[in-house]
Amino acid sequence: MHRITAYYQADLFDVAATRRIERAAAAKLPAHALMRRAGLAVARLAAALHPHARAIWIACGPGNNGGDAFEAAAQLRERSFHPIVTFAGDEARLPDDARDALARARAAGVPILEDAPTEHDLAIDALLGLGATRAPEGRMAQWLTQIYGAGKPVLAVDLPSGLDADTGHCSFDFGPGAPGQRHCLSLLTLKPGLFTAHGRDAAGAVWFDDLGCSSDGEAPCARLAGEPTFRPRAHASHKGSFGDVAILGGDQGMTGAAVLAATAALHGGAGRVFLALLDPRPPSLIEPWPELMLRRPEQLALEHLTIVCGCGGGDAIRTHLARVLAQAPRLVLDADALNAIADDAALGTLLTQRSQHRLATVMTPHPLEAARLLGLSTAVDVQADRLAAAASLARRFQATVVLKGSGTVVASPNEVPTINLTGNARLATGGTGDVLAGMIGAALASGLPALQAAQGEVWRHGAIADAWPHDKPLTAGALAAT
Ligand SMILES: NC(=O)C1=CN([C@@H]2O[C@H](COP(=O)(O)OP(=O)(O)OC[C@H]3O[C@@H](n4cnc5c(N)ncnc54)[C@H](O)[C@@H]3O)[C@@H](O)[C@H]2O)[C@@H](O)CC1
Ligand SMILES: [K+]
Repeated sequence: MHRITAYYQADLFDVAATRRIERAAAAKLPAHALMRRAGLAVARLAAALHPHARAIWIACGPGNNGGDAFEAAAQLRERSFHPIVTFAGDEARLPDDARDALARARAAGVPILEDAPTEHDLAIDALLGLGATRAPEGRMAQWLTQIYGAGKPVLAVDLPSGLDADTGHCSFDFGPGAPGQRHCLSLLTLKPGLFTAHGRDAAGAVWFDDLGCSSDGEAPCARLAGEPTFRPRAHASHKGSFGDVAILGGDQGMTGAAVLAATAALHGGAGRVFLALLDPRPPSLIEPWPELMLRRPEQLALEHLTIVCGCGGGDAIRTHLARVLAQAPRLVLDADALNAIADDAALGTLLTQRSQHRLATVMTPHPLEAARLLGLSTAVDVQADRLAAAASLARRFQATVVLKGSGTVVASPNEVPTINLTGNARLATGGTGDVLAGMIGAALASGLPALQAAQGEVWRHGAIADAWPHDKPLTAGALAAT
């Protein structure tokens, strides 16, 4: 068993694959062995996290998720803890493994109650796991509200109950937890829903136990990207070694966005950074950065540059896009460039054709921009299945796609999508997306392929925020200059 961190690379499996892995594993083991391993893992983690917990409330549901926790209750009792089980199910309809585990809990002297305890030090949420098919209601919903709303520590078995394992979509509003308060032990496989959309908030810290079973032979539906490889710089370098980036954006009133992307590209290591503002009379925003070189948009030698296009671009970006899409060898498309492409099928075709000419493209939409590009009405439609949305965009435009948000997804045609684990809510502030676009531009300019540049810079962007001192405000400007 180990805790999953942002540094960790791992395969993620959807519900269908997890079920197949479970069947294959169970077929090779004695009856009830898997559930006993699962229950033991839950008990050990609960005991390790909360060695002094006196009242441990274990809320068990009608399926094998509840079964895992009956077994955990028996194991905790044997370790001299005093677990109390409440059961929201029908004993006569329990699956075999769970019925066996319930009998073991009873034999160990664990009280099985109808009503939630009035107080608890730790709650173990085992109401629903992979088998959740609808929103929790009635007693189940009431217990979940008590478990996640009490401000007390929670350990979720396999999944927070009601969280969709494949998508991270929630049928129950868990709200955010305090740091360190929520833990989730994922069993047998790691599931993508724990790491994107609402999964991060609902699950808190994720732990993994493979129960001694192998997932070989099953294809992952996604991966945790983990820490990117460090790119050493040769001592014999010069400014031409790291490529030229040009930022094309910054219409009237939005020049700051382009300046943020430009300073991020500069600090990201680009050899030279050109700033081509769309605003014909820009305010003197760039004085603090004498390294930036101002150009008119039409002066840019597009065919020799890495272009970061769209930050603060407004409508003015549209007139430049056809030329950029046709000529830029390496291109990051952000914000208004994406909105313009969503509105104009001809631009969409030019974008799709880039891959045939071996021109590298990274698109960095947030969920609403992704929805517009996919012809969906709202960001909610994208958030309902972020992995599918990112993969669909990558396929449609034959480009690398960075779908921003909690658990940023990076997808490329014919590649398993990755989910990034760095970053936190402090990044939800204006301009951080412009910074990311500039950082990816610098990585592309240094010669990295689109997918590697996107995965690496998404990780670094979040890692900077994670390491940011708590007593210092995190602004996009400060992020860009790091
Ligand atoms: N069988 C085994 O030996 C193992 C089981 N495992 C555990 O088993 C879980 C999957 O078990 P199940 O397939 O039984 O699924 P669940 O335990 O998630 O529950 C399925 C049951 O809940 C009902 N249900 C679904 N949504 C509901 C709702 N909103 N309100 C009320 N009832 C609802 C279903 O009708 C079904 O009876 C995993 O998440 C994991 O915790 C794993 O530990 C691996 C080993
Ligand atoms: K659960």
